[in-house]
Amino acid sequence: MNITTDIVWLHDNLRVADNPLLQFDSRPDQLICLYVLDQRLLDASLLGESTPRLGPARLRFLWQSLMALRGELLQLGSDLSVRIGDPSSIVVQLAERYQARSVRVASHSGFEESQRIDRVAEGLPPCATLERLESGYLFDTDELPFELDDMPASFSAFRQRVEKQWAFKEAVNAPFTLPGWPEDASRGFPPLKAVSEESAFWLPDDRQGFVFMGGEAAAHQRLHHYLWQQNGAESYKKTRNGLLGANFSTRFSPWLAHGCLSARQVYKEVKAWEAVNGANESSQWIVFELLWRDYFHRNAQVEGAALFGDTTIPVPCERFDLWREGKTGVPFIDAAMLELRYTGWISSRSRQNVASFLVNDLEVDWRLGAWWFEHCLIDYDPANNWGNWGHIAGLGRDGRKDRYFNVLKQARHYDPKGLYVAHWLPELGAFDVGIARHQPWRSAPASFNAPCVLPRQWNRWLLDKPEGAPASMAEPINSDVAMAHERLPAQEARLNKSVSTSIEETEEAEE
Ligand SMILES: Cc1cc2nc3c(=O)[nH]c(=O)nc-3n(C[C@H](O)[C@H](O)[C@H](O)COP(=O)(O)OP(=O)(O)OC[C@H]3O[C@@H](n4cnc5c(N)ncnc54)[C@H](O)[C@@H]3O)c2cc1C
Repeated sequence: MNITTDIVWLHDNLRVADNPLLQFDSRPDQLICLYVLDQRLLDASLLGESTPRLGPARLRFLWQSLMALRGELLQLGSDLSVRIGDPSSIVVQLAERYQARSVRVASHSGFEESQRIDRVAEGLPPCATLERLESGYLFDTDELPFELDDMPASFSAFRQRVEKQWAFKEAVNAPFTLPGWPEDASRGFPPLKAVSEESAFWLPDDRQGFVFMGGEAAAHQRLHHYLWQQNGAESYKKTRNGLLGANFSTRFSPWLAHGCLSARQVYKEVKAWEAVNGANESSQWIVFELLWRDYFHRNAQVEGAALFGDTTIPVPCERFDLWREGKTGVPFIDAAMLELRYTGWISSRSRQNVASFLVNDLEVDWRLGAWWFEHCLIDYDPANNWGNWGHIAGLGRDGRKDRYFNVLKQARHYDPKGLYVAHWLPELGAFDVGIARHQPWRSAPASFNAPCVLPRQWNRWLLDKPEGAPASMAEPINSDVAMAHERLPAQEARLNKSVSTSIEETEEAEE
């Protein structure tokens, strides 16, 4: 009798519940669950030797998620094998070795990742077929009311179309059991320390408002805590632009990005919460954000390699280094960049501001910012990261070019007391609470240098006298000092052309 063996090749779907890869119409006799970490993600990147694409924070979260997944799979009678190398070759070799009937994998919206899957399809032995399933989104491709080639360019049009034909499969529970593991197949995985010492010893900064822990159980704990204990679906719309604390937004992103949680599971739980508490603007807004995620993933599929910009290689420059090190002299930017570096996560509000500042004010190639985010973020995923960066850089499919965020105005609006900036830049705690903390070079010019750039759009929002500074810092202000700061000629030209009213109108990203 022939023994059938299937391989489940996992990547960003590290969960047992609502995972179509683990639901079988025709159950094999044996199953191998495999995760392959692409060695290239650990190698030096364009940003330098010590800046691999997969940074220590995300690698740590990934390893936690894999360890948790192994525990879940063992309980279901299966196991997990984690390997490091070239994913396509390893999958093909395993399929040959076990004369697999099928390799099951979730289709991926990332260009590189789907090419990897294509290579497996081409290399499989004749006995094996590749099954590409969809996993993790709200809408599968065949549930969208349009063909991908006709996908609406803007998010608003995308949302209107899917809202008219709102139907997708419900999240399903984990299987009760899984087929057994082939006796001679290797299992388990290398300790994190052997993969990256830096990651094994990486600890998030104590100042972060929330500690992320990888894995499916931790994801569900957060989902339940946010909805049922924090009642987040009652307040999300009002609090989502917050900067400090654990609960101003859902913080589901790292689990969604690694697939410890699916969008449909979030949706199902929001609906359960609404059944008890009633729907409201906030509960609906959480679903609305999940639609942004679906939009960016479909957008990535349509864009392919173009999502990552043109093929020229951007060169890191001094302004980029100031930005990534949190040394631009603009507290609202520097605080966020320190938070990103030391915790692996920043709020949506901060992401939009630091991205706009890099692209529009510092005039640095947006791809460098996207690379840096890729290295730092725990929740990095290609579609959301590169899609959002392109969006802010004015390269989105909707054709809108003018996504400028006036970071000084934003700082005054979203951090009026300067609590966020003083949290990450303690030297600002010397100022009274208030907007002086956002402009230390105006409030205490003798103690703080002017920022590396001073866009004309800020003029309206600059303090014109020392305010809130302790006596030791408050010196008379030479109002020319800050404004005389050198600007790049190209920026000067652009700023001279820009019309202030249009900037005010277009400052906020589409919501
Ligand atoms: C420059 C830039 C880069 C980004 N890079 C990433 C990334 O690599 N990975 C990532 O998951 N998100 C990314 N985002 C989107 C967004 O900032 C994060 O998803 C969100 O801040 C995560 O926090 P949360 O889970 O508390 O989100 P909430 O506000 O609670 O939203 C719930 C969920 O909706 C989805 N969502 C919300 N906003 C967006 C958005 N703009 N685009 C796509 N999905 C969204 C996320 O899955 C999020 O977890 C980026 C945004 C910008 C501006």
